[in-house]
Amino acid sequence: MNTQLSAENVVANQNSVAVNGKPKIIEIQGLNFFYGKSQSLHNVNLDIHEKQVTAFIGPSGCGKSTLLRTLNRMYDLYPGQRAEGSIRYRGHNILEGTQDVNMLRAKVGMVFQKPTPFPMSIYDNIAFGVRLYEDLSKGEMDERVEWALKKAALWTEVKDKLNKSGLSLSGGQQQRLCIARGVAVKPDVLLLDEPTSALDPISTSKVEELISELKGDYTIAIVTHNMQQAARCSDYTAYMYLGELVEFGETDQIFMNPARKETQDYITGRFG
Ligand SMILES: Nc1ncnc2c1ncn2[C@@H]1O[C@H](COP(=O)(O)OP(=O)(O)OP(=O)(O)O)[C@@H](O)[C@H]1O
Repeated sequence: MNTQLSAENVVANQNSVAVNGKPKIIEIQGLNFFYGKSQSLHNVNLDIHEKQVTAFIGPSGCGKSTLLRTLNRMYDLYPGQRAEGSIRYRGHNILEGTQDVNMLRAKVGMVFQKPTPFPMSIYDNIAFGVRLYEDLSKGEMDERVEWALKKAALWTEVKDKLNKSGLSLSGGQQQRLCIARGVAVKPDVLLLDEPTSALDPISTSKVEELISELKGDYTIAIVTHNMQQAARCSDYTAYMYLGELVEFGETDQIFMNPARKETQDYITGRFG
């Protein structure tokens, strides 16, 4: 990425803070990412604002998921993958070796593209993660499970079958169960990696409504291939290409008045 582009991003970020007054919760600076010797992110600079939805868009292979996976160090689970630079989460650089990654993943939760319920009951799908971090009584756990399922707009559909397997639910319900599971540990940030790409249109719109509701309590970063979804759901949009951040700004500006021709070409379907 050239320096001029980075400087534009910085200006865009500063302006956006002034416009809606939401503080930065994650500050990414000079981020490079490597799969072995192959570099997949190049000098990414970007801020994520608290209790806002930030969407990552761009053609296949541009590095959206890679970037998302750096935010809770999910890549650490795989040998040979490494990040350089700085990702400050609430002021602390999470890329430092001293970072407690389990605690980080409790604070920065992730929901994947394919719904991945655990092979256990609906109730235990929620309770499992909570038990890792908190010692709740049965009554408190019941309340937490109900609370999380309500947050994920799934409670009315499952309240009479909490002991049934999570795998017995439809794809859309399974994805909302995974969102409930993510919410149940009361994270600060939720990372959603193409959360609706395996869902039908009705389930997709339910998950999109849910995203709008959840941002009252959580900061959300979402990777999506669907530009209408980014336009509908997000406050900020980052357009990436070949591992670089091409443009970042408020979603209305990115979609209605992008600063760069590459962004314009992508969002109007002339490219990608
Ligand atoms: N496990 C891996 N090992 C090696 N290279 C990888 C691995 N995962 C991703 N890459 C490479 O990193 C680059 C970015 O991939 P990434 O999955 O982040 O892109 P993406 O924008 O999320 O793509 P898509 O929209 O297709 O999911 C690509 O060139 C990809 O081939």
